[in-house]
Amino acid sequence: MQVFKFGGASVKDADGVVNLGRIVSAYRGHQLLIVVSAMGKTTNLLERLVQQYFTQADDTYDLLQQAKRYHEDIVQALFPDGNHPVYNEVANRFVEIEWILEEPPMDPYDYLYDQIVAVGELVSTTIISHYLHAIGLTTKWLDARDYILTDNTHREGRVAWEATEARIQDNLPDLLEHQLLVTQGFIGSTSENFTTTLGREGSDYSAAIFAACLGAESVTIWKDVPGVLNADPKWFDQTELIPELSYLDAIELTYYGATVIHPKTIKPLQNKNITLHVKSFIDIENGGTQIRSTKESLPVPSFIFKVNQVLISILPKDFSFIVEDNLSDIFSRFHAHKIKVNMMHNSAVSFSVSIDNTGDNVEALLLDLRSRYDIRHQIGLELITIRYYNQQTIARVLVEKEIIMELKDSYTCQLLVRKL
Ligand SMILES: Nc1ncnc2c1ncn2[C@@H]1O[C@H](COP(=O)(O)OP(=O)(O)O)[C@@H](O)[C@H]1O
Ligand SMILES: N[C@@H](CC(=O)OP(=O)(O)O)C(=O)O
Repeated sequence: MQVFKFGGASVKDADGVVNLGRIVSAYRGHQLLIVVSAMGKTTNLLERLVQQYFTQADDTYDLLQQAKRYHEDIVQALFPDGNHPVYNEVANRFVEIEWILEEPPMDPYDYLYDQIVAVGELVSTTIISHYLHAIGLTTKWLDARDYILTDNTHREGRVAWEATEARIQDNLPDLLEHQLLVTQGFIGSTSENFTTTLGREGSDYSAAIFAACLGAESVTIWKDVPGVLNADPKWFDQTELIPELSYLDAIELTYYGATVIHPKTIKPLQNKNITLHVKSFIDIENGGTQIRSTKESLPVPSFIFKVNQVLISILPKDFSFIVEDNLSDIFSRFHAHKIKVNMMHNSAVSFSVSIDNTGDNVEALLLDLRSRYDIRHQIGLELITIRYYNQQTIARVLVEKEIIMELKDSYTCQLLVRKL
C-alpha cells in the first residue's frame, strides 16, 4: 500500500481538488491512503480567528464568515447540485466553531486552538472525499482522531506510538482492500477524545505516522515544486532538483529549516525503511526526489534561509560562568515560551541564540529572561545554513552582508548575518 499527502497549496481551489482527483484516479486498483491538509491558507485564517476570539475582538465572526465563504465557493464549483449532502456536512463542521464562539473563552488557549483549527482539515477532507466519490472512486472518509493518539500537549501533541499503531493495524488493512481512504493531516486526539494538533505544517508527519504503522511501500508528498531543490526557489535563483537524498541529509536539511518537508516526517520512515517521494502536483510525470537509504551524499551544496531572526545574548548578572545550571534554566524558559532555538553559541560568560521573531511570545521570553540575566538583543537578522559548504558557496551568500555569528562543522555551516 502507499500513502499520498496533499498539502494546502495543492487543494487551494476547486481546480486543485480536480487535479488531486486526476492524480488519485491514475492509481485506481492500488491500495491507497491519502492524507490531506486544510485548503490553501485556512489554518492561518483559523489561527487568527482563535486569537481574536480569545481577546473577544469584534471581527471574530467576520473571520469565520471568510472561512465559510472560501469553502462554499469551492463546494459550489465542484458540486453543481445544491442538494448534494456535502453542503450540509461542510456547514455542520463550521457549526462546531460557532458553538465555541457563543461562549466567552473559559478553556486554555492551546486547547481552544486545537478544537477550532482542526476544523480546517475536517472540512477539506469532507469536500475531497465527496468529490472522489462523485468521480467514481470508492472512497471512505476516516477521522484521523480515531487513529492518531497523542498526549495532552495541545498544539504540539506527542504521538502515543503503541496505541496509534494498534488502532491503525487493527482497522485499516481490511478497509484498504476495498476502498480509497481519505483522512486528515495535522490532527489527532488524546485518550479522553479531545482534539490535538501535531504542530504547524504537521500533515507530512501524519502521513509518515500512517505509513510507518501500516508498513507502507512508500509515501508521496505532492508539492508545488518539482521535488526537493538545493534551496527554496522563493529565495534563490537557479535552484537544482536533488533526485536522490539519504534519510540523514533529509533530516539535516529539514532540521535547519528547509520547509519543504516537516522535520519530524523522516525518522518514522527511516525506521521502517520506507521511501519518501516528493513530487510535483503540477507536473506529475516528473520523477521528483526520492528519500531513502543510500550512501550517496547531496550532489550539490544546499542552502536554507531563515529571515526575521532575533539574536539574544544572555549574560549572568553576577558575572558567574554559563555552566550547566544556568543553561538548564535558560532552556527551560525557552521551552516554557514554546520558542525553538535555530542556532546557539556559548562562551564562558555569555550564551547567544538565534530564534524566529514570532512577536508576542518573544517579548514575553525577553521579559522573563531579564528577571535573572542581563540581556542584549538584535532584530532583523538572517540565518543562512549551507549543507556541504565550501568557500565559494559562503562567498556567494555573503554579498552585501555582515557576519554576526558563524558556526561550522565538517558538513554544515551556519551564518547569522545582517544586510549592509
Ligand atoms: N529545499 C527546498 N526545495 C523545494 N521547496 C522548498 C525548499 N525549501 C523550501 N521550499 C518551499 O516549500 C514550498 C512547499 O511547501 P508548502 O508550501 O508547505 O506546501 P504544502 O502546503 O503543500 O505542504 C515550496 O513552494 C517552496 O517555496
Ligand atoms: N494545515 C496545517 C497542517 C499542514 O501541514 O499544512 P500544509 O501541508 O499545507 O503545510 C498547517 O497549515 O500548519
